[in-house]
Amino acid sequence: MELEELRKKIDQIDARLVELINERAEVVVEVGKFKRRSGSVPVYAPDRETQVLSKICELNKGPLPDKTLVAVWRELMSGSFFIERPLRISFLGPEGSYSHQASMKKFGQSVDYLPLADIRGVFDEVARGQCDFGMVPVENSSGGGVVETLDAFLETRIMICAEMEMPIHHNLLAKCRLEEIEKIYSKPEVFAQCRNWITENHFEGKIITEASTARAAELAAQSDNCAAIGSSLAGRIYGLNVLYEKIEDKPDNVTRFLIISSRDTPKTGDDKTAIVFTTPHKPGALFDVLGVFDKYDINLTRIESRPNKTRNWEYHFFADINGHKTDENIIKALEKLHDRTIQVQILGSFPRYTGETD
Ligand SMILES: C=C(O[C@@H]1C=C(C(=O)O)C=C[C@H]1O)C(=O)O
Repeated sequence: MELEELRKKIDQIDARLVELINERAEVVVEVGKFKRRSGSVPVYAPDRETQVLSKICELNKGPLPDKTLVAVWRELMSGSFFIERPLRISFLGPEGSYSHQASMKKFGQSVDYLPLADIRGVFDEVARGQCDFGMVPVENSSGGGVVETLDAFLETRIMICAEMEMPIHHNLLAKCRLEEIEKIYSKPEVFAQCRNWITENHFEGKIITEASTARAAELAAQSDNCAAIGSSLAGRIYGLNVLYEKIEDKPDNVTRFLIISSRDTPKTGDDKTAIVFTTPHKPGALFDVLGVFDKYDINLTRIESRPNKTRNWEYHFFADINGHKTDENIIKALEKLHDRTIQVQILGSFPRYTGETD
């Protein structure tokens, strides 16, 4: 077939696609009306999102890869938010941070974004209702837990409604040449993830910690002999050159993010529940708690401790368990935990991230 004819065919299909997409949007308008009437279903429904994306991947027979269709449907869903009610998402800024990248990946182009100066601010704006959702990093595959996020959960009543993972590639960004660098700005977690590269290049004495990688890039852009470690997006936004790409120690460096909100998510059948508990200061206290998970056949995917800031050498334990808080074995286990801990709190149930709908 001649090129002209092939393109005509594409034009005809596009016209049908536009019609179909808007037919879908008309139904979303009705969903929006329903949600406003009921008042109990959130505009962003992570359980339904998982269902929609899984179905799209199941239906896809190619030749397009699943990731292309997922990207298209993520933007369609971003448009759905716009139709139902414009959403506002806060993240650890400034613009160009990894949290910004993660937010765009999750919520797309049709929502409002609010960059904030620290992680605690993201929690506070969601708690005050100024933002519908917040995107916060919670752990990195090599750097471990993000303490600001864990501590903020102890000090606010915010829930987790979804989780996601994003590969993180760090770049050395600067206006100057490598030999001219006198200071390198970045976040403590990022320096930890690039430790080998920093040591090999003798930069240990030159590192300065900042609240975010984007703030680091902003500072490097204001100086003739300072560099930053951050995303290539930050480099583009602040006009810095990429002197070195992918300087992280582990090429499969991944950060897990949480989407926080005033409520969590209904059961999908493949969920996780995050809890935090405080054990009494006595031998075997943690062992007792872990025994409960074992008894009820609950898989613990993560456990991490943070100091209890009022009494020395006492700890809060953050745990992620597989299952939803409405599952019978989890209800029973949590009842038992009440007897064996000083306090236990559910931070939220949400769809388990599998990477299948990325
Ligand atoms: C349309 C809805 O609202 C949002 C948009 C969705 C979509 O466009 O498919 C899916 C889930 C929600 O995040 C819904 O809840 O069904």
